[in-house]
Amino acid sequence: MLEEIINQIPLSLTTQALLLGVTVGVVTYYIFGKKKYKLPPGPWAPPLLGNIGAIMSKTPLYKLLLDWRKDYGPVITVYLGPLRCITLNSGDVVNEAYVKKAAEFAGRFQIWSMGPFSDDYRNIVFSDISPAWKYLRKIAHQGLRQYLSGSALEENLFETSSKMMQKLREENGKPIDIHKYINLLVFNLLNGVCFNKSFEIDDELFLVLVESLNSINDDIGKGFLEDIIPPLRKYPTAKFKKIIKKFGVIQTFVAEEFAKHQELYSEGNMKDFTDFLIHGKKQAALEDPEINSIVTERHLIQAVLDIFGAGVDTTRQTITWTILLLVTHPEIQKKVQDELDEVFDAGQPVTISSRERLPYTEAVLHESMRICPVVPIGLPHKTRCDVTLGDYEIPEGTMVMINHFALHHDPDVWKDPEVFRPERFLDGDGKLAPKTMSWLPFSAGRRNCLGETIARPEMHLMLALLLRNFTFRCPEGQTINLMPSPSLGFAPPMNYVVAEERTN
Ligand code: HEM
Repeated sequence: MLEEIINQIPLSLTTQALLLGVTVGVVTYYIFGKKKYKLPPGPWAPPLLGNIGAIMSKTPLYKLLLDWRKDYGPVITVYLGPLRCITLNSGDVVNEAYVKKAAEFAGRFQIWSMGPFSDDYRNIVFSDISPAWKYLRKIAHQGLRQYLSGSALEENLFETSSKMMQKLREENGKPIDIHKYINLLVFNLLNGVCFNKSFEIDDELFLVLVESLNSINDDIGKGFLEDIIPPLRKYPTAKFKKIIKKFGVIQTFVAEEFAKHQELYSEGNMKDFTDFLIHGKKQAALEDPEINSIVTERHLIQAVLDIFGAGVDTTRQTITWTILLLVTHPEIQKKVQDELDEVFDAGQPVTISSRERLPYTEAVLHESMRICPVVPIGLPHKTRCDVTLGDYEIPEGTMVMINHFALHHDPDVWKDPEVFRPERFLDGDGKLAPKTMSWLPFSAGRRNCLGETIARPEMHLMLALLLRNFTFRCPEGQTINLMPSPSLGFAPPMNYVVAEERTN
């Protein structure tokens, strides 16, 4: 039949033979040669456009997926334009993929738009598995432990929080924009860790940096058309250009601080995380020529930017959500304060070593992160080889993402998932119950959050400090809005609250 059709076309015999050969070859490849995968199911997606219509609808993707789970099960394939993405929507499937098959699922899918934000993927967050990533992750972890845990965390936080609390006291019970104060606290804490310095609340540079971070995170959260329509990369959208400009402000700030640190570096007087990275590079120059040649100063600057990019927004949004949830649940706020008052004597400062004696305070943070996961959909992983997941087959190079929101709102695991109930994290003795895979705000496996072991005590101490000194309530005649800002993220909306000083 194919031969007959080709014979109708007036071509030379050689061309006809060639055409016949190529056509038969292509058809044979598609029928027998191209490997067929048993992919996870998902909603119908037209070629190229994929599920972009549904994704751009009013309902956020993390909620759509939770709904689609009823039809397709916990592993769902969606198409972000032409990009195939496997989403994981239950603790069990995340456990199989990211924990049991950690090596296979640990790649980072490098989204095009993230290249300019990471000096071509030279950072930790967007780098694929590589010797430079491995080194940066190790040294950044050591540096964070040195400057943001134990007594270093306490010292740093007491210094930054005293500024912030003084400002709160000056407001004297007036309604305040709570975001502004939490920003000051978290930004200054990480600024102290990275550069051993802190800002005043009305410092011009601080305001510009916070405004830039806000607008970058908001727009990155909404995604970029350039990622799904490749021709746009040559002629980027105004939104993309605007964000690159904002990012330039933060990059310049970090690069200038880094240069100052290099100039003033002294081995006997290492003051912060940046000194620690510079020291590591000097050690590598002496002891490990291979790492020294792979890891450049550009990588180190990106590692510092990672701390601001991955550490500031996540922490400040989690603390803000927790305060808002406590304002709307004053009886739970009172229980936290009672626990704090029982553990600490009058006038005694809160300490990180008392964390284990404050299980209810910890449970409140867990419940806040469960109900309001500030990373509702995780960063994209990439399969490093063909791999199975349950009965499904996933090709090498496929994008894979956790839907943290679906895990945290799984009705099979959590009774009344929409209800704020910290007790669900406590056992019969009032102690913190063992962790479940359905509570996973920091992800799991080889790419889990580098800052988890730092962020959890950090946020615990911040919350304890705030609630020991203040009671937060809703301003008279107003209500608290708990609808997350509309983006792919889960940012707390703008709210005013009153901070009343406690006497203890
Ligand atoms: C509430 C606080 C935080 C939450 C909920 C959070 C959540 C996450 C999540 C979901 C990921 C993606 C993991 C994956 O790809 O599977 C991640 C990655 C990461 N986080 Fe966090 N994070 C928090 C705080 C921090 C802090 C304070 C730091 C540093 C100071 C930090 C540094 C990082 C880095 C560097 C990565 C990339 C790890 C890699 O790709 O190897 N995070 N985080």
